[in-house]
Amino acid sequence: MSDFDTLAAELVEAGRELYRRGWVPATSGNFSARLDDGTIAITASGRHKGRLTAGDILRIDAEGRSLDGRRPSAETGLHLGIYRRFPQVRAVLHPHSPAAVLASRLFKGELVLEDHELLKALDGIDTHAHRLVVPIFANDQDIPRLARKVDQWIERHRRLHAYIIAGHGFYAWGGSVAAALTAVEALEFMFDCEVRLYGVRS
Ligand SMILES: CSC[C@@H](O)[C@@H](O)C(=O)COP(=O)(O)O
Ligand SMILES: [Zn+2]
Repeated sequence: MSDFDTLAAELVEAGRELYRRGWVPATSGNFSARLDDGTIAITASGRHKGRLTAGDILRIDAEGRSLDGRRPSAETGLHLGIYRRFPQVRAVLHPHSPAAVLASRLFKGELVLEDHELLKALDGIDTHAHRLVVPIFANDQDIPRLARKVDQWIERHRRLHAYIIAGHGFYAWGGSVAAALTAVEALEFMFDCEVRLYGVRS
């Protein structure tokens, strides 16, 4: 199998797993992986992400141009923004998960995750004592404008592990599709804990 075929198969499988967990309902979500040559395998727009086939993954260049004429995810610009900033990132996943959406209803501007052992599931974090700031951006149908906001946040803070889009979902990534899946699972767990804690306290 070529690199592309291998990564396409991993993205298809990721979609099944995320759908099984209830995190990409009703055609929501999008996934991508970067190849060695800098091109990107990404989900086609509008597909049901729990029922993808290899034919639903297409190839784009680093500027987001489709290399086979098909239409990539409407949110391609958000994937490209992460690849541009972080050379070590090889996969970006975007679930529409309940805890991320609920967290964005309860917390404004950012969600701080600290004293969670699962922080260590994220690339580059090796202690529960890490203080992870997950920014929460307002939802926006103008993806280039939203991508600019994310980029400005990275410019200001110099690092970013994930971000939430209010009322929408979140973006997470990693050095492989497997690492990005682990990040999604860990983050959703921590978002869920914070949402429940908020409920207990109020
Ligand atoms: C079901 S609407 C969800 C979309 O608007 C979008 O947010 C999304 O995640 C999927 O868009 P897509 O173009 O299929 O990648
Ligand atoms: Zn989305």
